[in-house]
Amino acid sequence: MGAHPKDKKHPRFGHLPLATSGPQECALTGAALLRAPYLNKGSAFPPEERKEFKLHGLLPPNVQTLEEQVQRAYEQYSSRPNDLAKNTFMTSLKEQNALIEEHLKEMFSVIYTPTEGEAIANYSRLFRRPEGCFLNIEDQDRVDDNIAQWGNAEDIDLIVVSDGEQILGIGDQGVGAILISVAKLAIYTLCAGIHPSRTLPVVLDCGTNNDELLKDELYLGLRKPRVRGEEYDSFVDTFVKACRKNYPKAYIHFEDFGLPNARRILDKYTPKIACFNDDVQGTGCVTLAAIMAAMNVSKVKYEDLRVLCFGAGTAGTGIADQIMDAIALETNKSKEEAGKQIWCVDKPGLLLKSKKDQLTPAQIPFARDDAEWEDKDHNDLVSIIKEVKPHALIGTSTKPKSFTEEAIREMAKHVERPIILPLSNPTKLHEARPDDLFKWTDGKALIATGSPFPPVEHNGTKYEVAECNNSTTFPGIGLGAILSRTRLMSPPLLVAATKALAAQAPALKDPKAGLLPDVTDVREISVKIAKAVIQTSIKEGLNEEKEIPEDEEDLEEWIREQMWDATYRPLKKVEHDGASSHAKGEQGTGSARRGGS
Ligand SMILES: NC(=O)C1=CN([C@@H]2O[C@H](COP(=O)(O)OP(=O)(O)OC[C@H]3O[C@@H](n4cnc5c(N)ncnc54)[C@H](O)[C@@H]3O)[C@@H](O)[C@H]2O)C=CC1
Ligand SMILES: CC(=O)C(=O)O
Ligand SMILES: [Mg+2]
Repeated sequence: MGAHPKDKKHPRFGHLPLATSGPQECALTGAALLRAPYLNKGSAFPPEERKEFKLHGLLPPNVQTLEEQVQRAYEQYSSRPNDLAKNTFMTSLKEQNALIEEHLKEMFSVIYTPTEGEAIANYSRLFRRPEGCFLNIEDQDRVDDNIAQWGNAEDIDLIVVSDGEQILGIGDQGVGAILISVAKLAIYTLCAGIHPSRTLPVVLDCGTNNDELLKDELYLGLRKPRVRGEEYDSFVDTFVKACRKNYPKAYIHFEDFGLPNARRILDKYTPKIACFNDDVQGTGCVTLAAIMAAMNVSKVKYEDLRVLCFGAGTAGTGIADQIMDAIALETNKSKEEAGKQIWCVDKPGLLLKSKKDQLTPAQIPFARDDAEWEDKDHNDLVSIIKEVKPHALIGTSTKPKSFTEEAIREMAKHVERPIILPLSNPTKLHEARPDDLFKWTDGKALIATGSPFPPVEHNGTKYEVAECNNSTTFPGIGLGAILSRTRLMSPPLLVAATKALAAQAPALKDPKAGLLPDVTDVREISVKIAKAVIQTSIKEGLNEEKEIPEDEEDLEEWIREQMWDATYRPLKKVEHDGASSHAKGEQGTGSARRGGS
């Protein structure tokens, strides 16, 4: 593909597979070029390119810079009356990478959680044109062809796929899930410089159990209940096989699958291919990193740490697993022993061994002996807190306001610096609000939240509230996976990523600062995470890319050189190379918010 010069020689590193500076090959002209999101510069086409690519008459005469385009776009963005309108504006605008990079902090919540949730819930009503690859369970025989049309074998590095069953905290959204794949890929590009034209967002439409969607005459997805069982498994398998066959180097990111499937699919494919489940592993890594930073402030040691996970679904058990692994690693305890330092609560209350047949496989390691809880109330959160005296309380329950004043005050009675992480998205589902948590703990709580919150003032002191969202980890992990071409995403790579993130916590230097780095620093954080992933992939013998520098500084430079930036490159005319026959040559993948307007 023209967007990606292969075998580029770099003066220092020689072969740099993914570097993207220098002229960009272009086989399109005229209106077709203006429709190609990765090549279109809109009003920024310089006079010589307007001539060479037959654009005269198709653009107003004044040539603008990217900066001027961004300024215009920002004015238009700012004039939209609310966040959902702003979100919709962004999806219809193709220079948004440069725009968002300049206003990242302000726009993050508009292009991601919470507003993206609203956009997904209204997908079929807001729909204007398709972005990404739509696969449906009734057309399994077409999956391979549908996947194949996005490029040649070398063209795709990263595929984000969702089946839409558990979108953020808003449940089953059917075909609208395409937008979570699109949004996660936009974040890969913004936060880790993954080349937008080398990514593919996918939705696996298996029907929906969302009655409102089924009744909506404008709903765009398959209008039938979710298909489960063998047919579902075969659909997922057909998809994975088509990805492997057509893009053998691509890394697959699973997003927002439902509880019955998320962990099962991850466990099935982890030993075979380079894949990742963001809700299980991304959330686990970022939450463990936040806890590590908080332990540094509160001086709690791994051997003493007690953690209570409220909501033991996909994210909750993913987090519990990461914490269990970290305790085992740091204390030389067995996993089983380490697991005893974690208590999981779900709808029926504390997970107990006697309820084993009602538990998911991921919950079983955390089920407690019933004997420990005889004569004690194991259904009510306050009573459980009273018994367990947790240092850390994590919310992934989707139950808003479930961390009540009574529960938090009870927690603060037993530990000096309660670590409290209400992670349920979107914002309205958070288990508690940071201002309340500070009030109820007299400013002692160490807090991070799933969606962004402004700083909180308490007794004249301003506290930063860190965002504990997998968006801080998955981009760097993906960048490391892609650059090393790791064959597998094995647990040591995730441990390394978590430590790299925890080492960047602002709270290590200033206890009033956030437990995790701010989104505005995430590109450099991604470099550190990617470096740790690459080094560990090499150590584990998993790297298929062999020409990787050993020296730490060189390695960081090697990573940075291969991160994509939202700048315009000169176009070089080539004869038709077949690129425009790919689906994304015409439509874009939706994450390639770069071309001009
Ligand atoms: N901050 C972050 O990075 C992330 C946040 N999340 C958020 O975590 C939440 C859960 O997501 P998933 O784990 O994917 O969903 P899930 O459906 O797999 O898990 C939710 C769990 O909470 C339980 N639950 C529901 N009501 C409860 C109650 N009243 N008391 C106790 N448990 C209750 C459910 O039975 C289920 O086991 C969502 O709001 C999601 O947005 C998920 C992934 C990442
Ligand atoms: C952040 C995320 O992945 C979720 O809420 O599902
Ligand atoms: Mg998710």
